[in-house]
Amino acid sequence: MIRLARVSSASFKSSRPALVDLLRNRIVLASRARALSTAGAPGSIPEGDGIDGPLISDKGLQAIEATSSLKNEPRWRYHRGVPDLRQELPTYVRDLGKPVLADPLVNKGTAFLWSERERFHLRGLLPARMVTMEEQTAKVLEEYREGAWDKAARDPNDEMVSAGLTPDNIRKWEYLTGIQGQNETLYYRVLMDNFAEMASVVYTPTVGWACLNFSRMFRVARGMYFSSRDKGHMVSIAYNWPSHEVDAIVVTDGSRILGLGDLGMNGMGISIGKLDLYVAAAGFHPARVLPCVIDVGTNNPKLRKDKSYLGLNQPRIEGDEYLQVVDEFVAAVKARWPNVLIQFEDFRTEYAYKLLERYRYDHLCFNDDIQGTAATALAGIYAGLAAIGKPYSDIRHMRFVVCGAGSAGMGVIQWLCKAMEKHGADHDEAARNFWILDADGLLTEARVSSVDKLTQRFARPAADGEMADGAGVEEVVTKVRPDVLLGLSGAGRIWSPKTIEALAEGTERPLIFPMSNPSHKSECSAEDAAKYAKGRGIFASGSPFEDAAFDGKVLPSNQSNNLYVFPGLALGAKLCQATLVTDGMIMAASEALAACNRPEDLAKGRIYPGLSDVRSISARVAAAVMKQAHLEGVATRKEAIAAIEKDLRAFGDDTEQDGDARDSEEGEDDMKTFLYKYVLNEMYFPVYTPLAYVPRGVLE
Ligand SMILES: NC(=O)C1=CN([C@@H]2O[C@H](COP(=O)(O)OP(=O)(O)OC[C@H]3O[C@@H](n4cnc5c(N)ncnc54)[C@H](O)[C@@H]3O)[C@@H](O)[C@H]2O)C=CC1
Ligand SMILES: CC(=O)C(=O)O
Ligand SMILES: [Mg+2]
Repeated sequence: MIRLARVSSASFKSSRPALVDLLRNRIVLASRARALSTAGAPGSIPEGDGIDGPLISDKGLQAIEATSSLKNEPRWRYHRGVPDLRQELPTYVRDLGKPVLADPLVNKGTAFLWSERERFHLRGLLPARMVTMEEQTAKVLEEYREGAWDKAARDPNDEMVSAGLTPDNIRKWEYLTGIQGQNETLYYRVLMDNFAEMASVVYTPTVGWACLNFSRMFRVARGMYFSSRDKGHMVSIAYNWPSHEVDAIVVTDGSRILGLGDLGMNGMGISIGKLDLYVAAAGFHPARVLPCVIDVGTNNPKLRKDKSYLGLNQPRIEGDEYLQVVDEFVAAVKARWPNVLIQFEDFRTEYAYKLLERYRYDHLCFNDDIQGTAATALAGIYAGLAAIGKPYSDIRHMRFVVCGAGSAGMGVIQWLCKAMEKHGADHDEAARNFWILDADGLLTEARVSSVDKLTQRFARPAADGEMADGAGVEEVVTKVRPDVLLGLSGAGRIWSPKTIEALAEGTERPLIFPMSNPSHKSECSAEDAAKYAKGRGIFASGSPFEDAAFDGKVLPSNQSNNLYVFPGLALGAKLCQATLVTDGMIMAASEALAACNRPEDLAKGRIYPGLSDVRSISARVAAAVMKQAHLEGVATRKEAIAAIEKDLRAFGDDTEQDGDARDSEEGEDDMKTFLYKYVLNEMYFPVYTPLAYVPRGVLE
């Protein structure tokens, strides 16, 4: 261990000017940091990393003083055994920020001290926790000797592995991530061209495993890590990001990652995964998207005990203090990138709505779990209606049993109500089409005061159809005979064979939507849905399942996941530089998505379009979103407005009408609309471009 000492003024005077500068810088920084930590930013600099004094030992100082000329010093020296005087000599670093992390000869990864992070503009570019080289070494050896990840990927006690996630998926995730770290053009090209095959690796379910193991697998830092320790500094930290141009941010606080609960800082994996889809599925430029996490601690006891966890080891901060941190984050990124679009991802329900209401009327943002999921589910219901030969307007007569009253469940329910109202149902009539179950079973007026205002409207009368408050899903389905059974509970296989049988007894073509993620949190499997609904159900799950079969007939497994909406919604909003994301734009996204289906696919029970041409889906969604943004007066980018108006003159604004799935020929025509082509043309396409050397200071 190096013994740290304050530099005496005598030794200062005796050193040469360059050296004095070097040391003075450190001292200035150290005293500034001390001043900050006593001036309203408590805890922003953790103790014990040497910041209290210049990071130089007596021996080191003597060694530097003995150096005849810094100018003539070779940049790289041989550091021999311990304790060698020369070990104390600094390695010269000629960059600041990300290039320091990208230089394997100077990078220390998570072992950078806070003082170094400050000096080299690295704050925000690494997870909050500092580790020692000994800890890093132990991790390397564990992997080297035992193949730790591979072991984890085969661990029968791992919740995802035991539920069927294969080591092969994890191997593929790791391999692709390696390519991403080296060559993003190649990575996105491969992903884009093979999206249908790879979505389950870079996204759900494998991304869930990647989040669970994010700290353990951490190698190359991507994106920005803000933490509650950065209070008072976030705007400066935002300037540590190397690009002046960021179009979109996906941010999570890690509090509810998929259906896996509080994963703290490890939630960064979901921000990265979602933005991979921005690039591959919607043509955002990879250099212009920024994954972020706001680390406010974690209440997950397993993570708090995990030595490899790289987030803050503290309970989550809550209430006003929490909201101030998120406010500061939003203000910081908006200060640096005023036009940026922010996608809120996987915030737990308690804050998801609060934050959305806080920002949605002033900032270009949306909550994917509330709004993206809602738009996706409605599109599936519309397509389901079309598949059984009914018009969209029949939605107002459909009966829904929904398991899950969190941000996702309530977002979907409200949205379906909105669609019912659009088709003529009044407000109360629409609410009566829903039977909501949460962890305590059927919600009735008996416990209306214990749920939030949004949910209260849907509480059933106290003695509803002889069902008591808290009735289970099997009983509710048996008594209600719904048309649709929807799951957004994150609770796993809660729909028993009897529940599905009861559903199928009540309706000829039930819609079965177990939308929870990842796969093992799905309320039922495709196989069980096929078997117990006797092949009559239309199935759509949040994470992908293989197609099922019944009586020799293939039953498609659709994927009802917000991946169908958020890339196109964000792209549309961004291309026309909308000032806000309005409900109208989200409704336009729903309808455009529903209209992507072709009648021949609907006839087979395929109610979401195939993902092999995902860019075409995103372009259609984006075009509809842009039109709506313009009609509502929130689009501001002149070039995009000109394209929208040209399109409106040629095709009008009735893009997707009641029950009209796209038929093949009409679909082809529609695809040739000016706006659709405009959107496609604006997308980033991963190809190798010619490269030109531009010296520093030129073109900046
Ligand atoms: N397919 C998709 O595109 C999306 C799926 N989701 C999934 O939805 C799930 C829920 O997300 P949030 O609403 O944010 O979570 P949440 O934790 O806020 O809500 C879960 C809800 O389910 C209820 N619940 C728990 N156990 C239940 C049971 N046995 N029966 C009925 N209800 C039960 C809870 O009381 C709560 O109301 C997650 O698994 C998530 O992955 C979320 C967003 C998009
Ligand atoms: C898909 C998604 O956003 C979720 O499960 O949270
Ligand atoms: Mg989500």
